Amino acid sequence: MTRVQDRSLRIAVLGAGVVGTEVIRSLVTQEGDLSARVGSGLELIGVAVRDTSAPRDSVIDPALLTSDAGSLVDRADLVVELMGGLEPARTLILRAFAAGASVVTANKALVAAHGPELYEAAEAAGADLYFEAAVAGAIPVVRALRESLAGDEISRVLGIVNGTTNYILDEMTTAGLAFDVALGQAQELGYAEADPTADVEGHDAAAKAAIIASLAFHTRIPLSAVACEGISAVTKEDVAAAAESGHVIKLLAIVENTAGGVQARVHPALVPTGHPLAGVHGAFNAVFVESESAGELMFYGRGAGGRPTASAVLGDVVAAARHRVHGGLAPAESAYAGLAAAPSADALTRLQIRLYVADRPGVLAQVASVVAKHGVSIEAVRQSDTAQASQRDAAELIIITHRARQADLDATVADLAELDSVTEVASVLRVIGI
Ligand SMILES: NC(=O)C1=CN([C@@H]2O[C@H](COP(=O)(O)OP(=O)(O)OC[C@H]3O[C@@H](n4cnc5c(N)ncnc54)[C@H](O)[C@@H]3O)[C@@H](O)[C@H]2O)C=CC1
Ligand SMILES: N[C@@H](CC=O)C(=O)O
Ligand code: NA
Repeated sequence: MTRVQDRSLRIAVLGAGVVGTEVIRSLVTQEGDLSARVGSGLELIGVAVRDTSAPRDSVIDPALLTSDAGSLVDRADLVVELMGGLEPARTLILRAFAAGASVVTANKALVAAHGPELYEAAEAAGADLYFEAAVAGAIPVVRALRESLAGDEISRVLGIVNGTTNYILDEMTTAGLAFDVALGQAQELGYAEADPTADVEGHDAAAKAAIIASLAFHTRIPLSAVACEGISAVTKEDVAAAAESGHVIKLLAIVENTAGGVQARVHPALVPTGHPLAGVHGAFNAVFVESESAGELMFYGRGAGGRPTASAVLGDVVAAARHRVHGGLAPAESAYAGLAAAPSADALTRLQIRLYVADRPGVLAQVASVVAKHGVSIEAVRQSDTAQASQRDAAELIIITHRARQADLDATVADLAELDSVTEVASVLRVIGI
């Protein structure tokens, strides 16, 4: 790594969207403080954009704009990648390392898909790779897992790590907003990914889960090992049924070190209203860490939005810049444990199964016997007289199971759907306890 002592540190920003603009604002307006914290001048040498003539926030000096990201990278000591997407972000970051620069990125999709390659390139260059903003926005959870908890044994991490979906579910629950309206608002507020499918279908949370699991368990956990279900199937009837039983619906990321290997999954779940995660509103995120010595830790804060995310990016910029000036390196990849990824079929969970059934005697007994056949036991069952049920000339049955293997629960649901008395399996959602 080239140490910089006699001149300002040259910073290149790639991408001037929601996050990039706020990072540039801080670099410009807080230049004095940031330089003092680093112990060196910081010079923003350029901003790579797609279209240099597009209108932009006045904090961005038009003279800094370039559409030639590659040449900009070649001149930098520190590259801040805020374009998103896999390419050209990956190639530009590898080019930065090849030129000896350090890299700060907020790109969870890229880190989850190509983390090992990026770590290797950083190590070969003797440069830093930082990505605090990639997981849970402003919340310093990457640093906590990578550094603060490096001496502990983490057993489980559970959290709300996608601001957009939390915002949508919260608006559906508290304001009765329609899904699409809430999504539109999340986009307006700068929470959503460029393609919001990544948020809604759980892919963004799955990338974060893969990063969290890799850091927590010192093991490479690829994105393909994360079982992923989004919130597009969650209806207002599900929200109402959840409320009736004292729950709210949240999109959760859960990673656990089990006897069978690392379980990593993302799915919507019913959370009891008394659970701390139930009180996480809007685009806020929360991450619970359970570890051997520290016990339970909870991290809470803004998981999305330009300014909060810029805070995490700037923290990484200062850390990487300090290394340039005073020496030192970010932690390298830690994957020595090499744990296996456990099949999602073996995950232990509880389900809420919402069924429309024929309103006649004996149906409940039939349903109960199918559930019992798979070794699953029922914790609670209730009949709900909703308008949807009477429109269908059916009864709505809501079953909550005890904990069972995912595979047995899936088989139970498949068999229930086959019963003559079951007209529709309206929804299947996991349930977590207090
Ligand atoms: N918005 C948020 O709340 C958060 C975003 N992130 C991550 O930060 C990154 C940036 O996100 P946003 O600022 O929200 O996205 P954005 O879509 O607002 O900004 C990205 C910018 O990069 C530009 N860009 C894309 N490809 C380019 C290329 N080849 N050359 C030059 N410019 C290019 C786009 O034109 C756009 O202006 C993404 O990786 C995202 O996942 C992370 C945490 C929170
Ligand atoms: N789209 C993401 C942005 C932050 O990572 C989200 O909604 O959480
Ligand atoms: Na973070």
